[in-house]
Amino acid sequence: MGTVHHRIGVLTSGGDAPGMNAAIRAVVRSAESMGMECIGIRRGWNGLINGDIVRMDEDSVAHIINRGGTCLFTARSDEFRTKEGREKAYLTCKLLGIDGLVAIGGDGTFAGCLAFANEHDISVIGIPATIDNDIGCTHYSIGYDTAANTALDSIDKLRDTMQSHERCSVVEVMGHRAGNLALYVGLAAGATAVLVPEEKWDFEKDVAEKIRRARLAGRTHYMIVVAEGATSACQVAEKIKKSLGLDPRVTILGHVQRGGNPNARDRVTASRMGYWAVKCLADGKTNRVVVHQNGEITDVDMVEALKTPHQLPIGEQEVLSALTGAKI
Ligand SMILES: Nc1ncnc2c1ncn2[C@@H]1O[C@H](COP(=O)(O)OP(=O)(O)O)[C@@H](O)[C@H]1O
Ligand SMILES: O=P(O)(O)OC[C@H]1O[C@](O)(COP(=O)(O)O)[C@@H](O)[C@@H]1O
Ligand SMILES: [Mg+2]
Repeated sequence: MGTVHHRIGVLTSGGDAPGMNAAIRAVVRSAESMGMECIGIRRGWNGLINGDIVRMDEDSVAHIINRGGTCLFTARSDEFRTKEGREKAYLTCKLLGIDGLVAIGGDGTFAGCLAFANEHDISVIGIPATIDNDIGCTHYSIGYDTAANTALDSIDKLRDTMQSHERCSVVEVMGHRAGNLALYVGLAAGATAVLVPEEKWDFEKDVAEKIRRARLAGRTHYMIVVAEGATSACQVAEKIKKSLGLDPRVTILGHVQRGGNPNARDRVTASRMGYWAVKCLADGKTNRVVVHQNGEITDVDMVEALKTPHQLPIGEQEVLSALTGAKI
């Protein structure tokens, strides 16, 4: 049996994602129900370094389950990457009597957890939240479904006007290193072609020929979905213009994809993961990441979790390539 925790901290770090508030709420309320006090740490790891904290209780997390963003703010902290920064952060924990932490964020946030727990006497549990859904150890990260639906809603609107004008649209969705969102949204939108950062692509084969096939099959409007890390949407549009003589319009969806009220899936996943994270601490566990695997919430070793490579879902890829490359 590990440490019995009386006071734990909760923070959000890295890019925000819809559902982070629901996860904070679940952590705070689960902690109370398990006899622990929960302190909110604001502005990610910087908050731990600077003692930027807020006391939280059942009431302070009322009316946030439905809200996008994070009430604790989020940040990226270069100082926490240094041993000195983490020493300062530990002094805050000592001062406040915090001996367990729940960190809500992506793989970078978990790497921060590990570095901290390897150097100091503190238990750490990670909750995956990123609209990129690029954390290898979990099938699902909080925020993905809401972001995908936000992007899809915009693409549907674009399709209306592209259809009226018989145009080609090149739309850029988020994902600097991961194409999961682009692939998923592209499949749902019935895209003509999708470009992702994980795979080499060839303009002729992966864009031009797909537009030609769509035209030959009777289509007069085309939707090209590009993940931001794959290439620049403007460059793709330029090439389409030069090579096919079309006059494409470019739309960069950007940070709107990270905002908005979390949908039911994200609220429920966040609530389940928040509860599970506190249960891990109550059970004396440390260095664990809460994950969603085959429909179940469980936890895995953080070192192993960080070693698990991120992969594009093969099934979605296969279907997309069948549907966009179909013979006319
Ligand atoms: N190897 C590391 N050691 C210590 N802290 C880290 C490490 N990697 C990331 N972090 C901390 O975690 C923060 C969030 O990581 P980042 O990669 O920006 O976002 P995400 O958690 O969404 O992947 C970083 O700004 C940094 O403070
Ligand atoms: O907030 P910033 O710095 O503009 O970051 C943009 C990046 O954050 C994301 O939205 C999420 O990435 P992380 O989860 O790794 O933070 C990416 O899709 C995007 O490329
Ligand atoms: Mg990341």
